[in-house]
Amino acid sequence: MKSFEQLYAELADKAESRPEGSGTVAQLDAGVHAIGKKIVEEAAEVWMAAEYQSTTETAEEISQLLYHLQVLMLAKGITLDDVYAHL
Ligand SMILES: N=c1c2ncn([C@@H]3O[C@H](COP(=O)(O)OP(=O)(O)OP(=O)(O)O)[C@@H](O)[C@H]3O)c2ncn1[C@@H]1O[C@H](COP(=O)(O)O)[C@@H](O)[C@H]1O
Repeated sequence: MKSFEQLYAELADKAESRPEGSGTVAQLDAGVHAIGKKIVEEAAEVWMAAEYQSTTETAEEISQLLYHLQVLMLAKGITLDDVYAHL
Protein backbone atom coordinates (compact mmCIF):
# COMPACT_ATOMS: atom_id res chain seq x y z
CA MET A 1 0.00 0.00 0.00
CA LYS A 2 1.25 3.52 -0.74
CA SER A 3 0.14 7.03 0.16
CA PHE A 4 -0.72 9.89 -2.18
CA GLU A 5 2.63 11.49 -1.32
CA GLN A 6 4.57 8.28 -1.95
CA LEU A 7 2.92 7.80 -5.34
CA TYR A 8 3.75 11.37 -6.34
CA ALA A 9 7.40 10.87 -5.33
CA GLU A 10 7.52 7.62 -7.35
CA LEU A 11 5.98 9.25 -10.42
CA ALA A 12 8.26 12.31 -10.16
CA ASP A 13 11.24 9.97 -10.06
CA LYS A 14 9.98 8.09 -13.13
CA ALA A 15 9.42 11.36 -15.00
CA GLU A 16 13.04 12.23 -14.29
CA SER A 17 14.69 8.84 -14.91
CA ARG A 18 12.33 7.76 -17.71
CA PRO A 19 12.60 3.96 -17.20
CA GLU A 20 11.77 1.65 -20.10
CA GLY A 21 8.16 0.42 -20.07
CA SER A 22 6.80 3.05 -17.70
CA GLY A 23 3.16 3.89 -18.41
CA THR A 24 3.68 7.20 -16.66
CA VAL A 25 6.45 8.19 -19.04
CA ALA A 26 4.23 7.18 -21.97
CA GLN A 27 1.39 9.33 -20.57
CA LEU A 28 3.69 12.30 -20.06
CA ASP A 29 4.97 11.93 -23.62
CA ALA A 30 1.37 11.79 -24.88
CA GLY A 31 0.84 15.27 -23.42
CA VAL A 32 -1.69 17.29 -21.46
CA HIS A 33 -4.52 16.78 -23.95
CA ALA A 34 -4.27 12.97 -23.73
CA ILE A 35 -3.84 13.04 -19.95
CA GLY A 36 -6.86 15.30 -19.63
CA LYS A 37 -8.98 12.87 -21.64
CA LYS A 38 -7.84 10.06 -19.34
CA ILE A 39 -8.90 12.11 -16.30
CA VAL A 40 -12.37 12.67 -17.73
CA GLU A 41 -12.66 8.95 -18.56
CA GLU A 42 -11.56 7.89 -15.08
CA ALA A 43 -13.86 10.45 -13.43
CA ALA A 44 -16.80 8.97 -15.34
CA GLU A 45 -15.76 5.48 -14.22
CA VAL A 46 -15.69 6.70 -10.61
CA TRP A 47 -19.19 8.08 -10.99
CA MET A 48 -20.55 4.90 -12.61
CA ALA A 49 -18.86 2.69 -10.02
CA ALA A 50 -20.30 4.78 -7.19
CA GLU A 51 -23.79 4.40 -8.64
CA TYR A 52 -23.74 0.79 -9.80
CA GLN A 53 -20.73 -1.09 -8.42
CA SER A 54 -19.27 -2.10 -5.09
CA THR A 55 -17.43 0.10 -2.63
CA THR A 56 -14.22 -1.80 -3.41
CA GLU A 57 -14.61 -1.27 -7.16
CA THR A 58 -15.36 2.40 -6.57
CA ALA A 59 -12.23 2.77 -4.43
CA GLU A 60 -10.19 1.19 -7.23
CA GLU A 61 -11.58 3.65 -9.78
CA ILE A 62 -10.82 6.52 -7.40
CA SER A 63 -7.21 5.33 -7.11
CA GLN A 64 -6.92 5.40 -10.91
CA LEU A 65 -8.37 8.92 -11.04
CA LEU A 66 -5.89 10.08 -8.39
CA TYR A 67 -3.05 8.51 -10.38
CA HIS A 68 -4.03 10.34 -13.58
CA LEU A 69 -4.43 13.62 -11.68
CA GLN A 70 -0.88 13.20 -10.42
CA VAL A 71 0.36 12.55 -13.96
CA LEU A 72 -1.28 15.82 -15.03
CA MET A 73 0.33 17.61 -12.08
CA LEU A 74 3.73 16.36 -13.22
CA ALA A 75 3.04 17.30 -16.82
CA LYS A 76 2.23 20.84 -15.69
CA GLY A 77 4.97 21.12 -13.05
CA ILE A 78 2.44 21.32 -10.23
CA THR A 79 3.70 20.14 -6.82
CA LEU A 80 1.71 18.62 -3.97
CA ASP A 81 2.18 21.84 -1.99
CA ASP A 82 0.77 23.85 -4.92
CA VAL A 83 -2.43 21.83 -4.52
CA TYR A 84 -2.43 21.59 -0.72
CA ALA A 85 -2.25 25.39 -0.57
CA HIS A 86 -5.84 25.43 -1.82
CA LEU A 87 -7.29 22.72 0.44
N1 LIG B 1 -1.43 3.63 -9.74
C1 LIG B 1 -1.21 3.50 -10.95
C2 LIG B 1 -2.26 3.53 -11.93
N2 LIG B 1 -3.60 3.69 -11.82
C3 LIG B 1 -4.06 3.64 -13.08
N3 LIG B 1 -3.06 3.48 -13.96
C4 LIG B 1 -3.15 3.44 -15.42
O1 LIG B 1 -4.46 3.78 -15.78
C5 LIG B 1 -5.04 2.76 -16.59
C6 LIG B 1 -6.48 2.67 -16.14
O2 LIG B 1 -6.98 1.55 -16.56
P1 LIG B 1 -8.44 1.36 -17.07
O3 LIG B 1 -9.07 0.39 -16.17
O4 LIG B 1 -9.15 2.64 -17.30
O5 LIG B 1 -8.17 0.60 -18.39
P2 LIG B 1 -7.82 1.10 -19.80
O6 LIG B 1 -8.64 2.30 -20.15
O7 LIG B 1 -7.92 -0.11 -20.65
O8 LIG B 1 -6.31 1.53 -19.65
P3 LIG B 1 -5.32 1.96 -20.81
O9 LIG B 1 -5.87 1.47 -22.11
O10 LIG B 1 -5.24 3.47 -20.73
O11 LIG B 1 -4.01 1.33 -20.41
C7 LIG B 1 -4.20 1.53 -16.30
O12 LIG B 1 -4.11 0.70 -17.42
C8 LIG B 1 -2.84 2.12 -16.02
O13 LIG B 1 -2.21 2.35 -17.28
C9 LIG B 1 -1.92 3.40 -13.29
N4 LIG B 1 -0.65 3.25 -13.72
C10 LIG B 1 0.33 3.21 -12.79
N5 LIG B 1 0.08 3.32 -11.44
C11 LIG B 1 1.21 3.28 -10.49
O14 LIG B 1 2.15 4.23 -10.90
C12 LIG B 1 3.47 3.78 -10.62
C13 LIG B 1 4.31 3.92 -11.86
O15 LIG B 1 3.80 3.14 -12.90
P4 LIG B 1 4.64 3.02 -14.29
O16 LIG B 1 4.95 4.38 -14.75
O17 LIG B 1 3.73 2.27 -15.21
O18 LIG B 1 5.88 2.25 -13.95
C14 LIG B 1 3.33 2.32 -10.14
O19 LIG B 1 3.43 2.33 -8.73
C15 LIG B 1 1.94 1.94 -10.53
O20 LIG B 1 1.36 1.05 -9.61
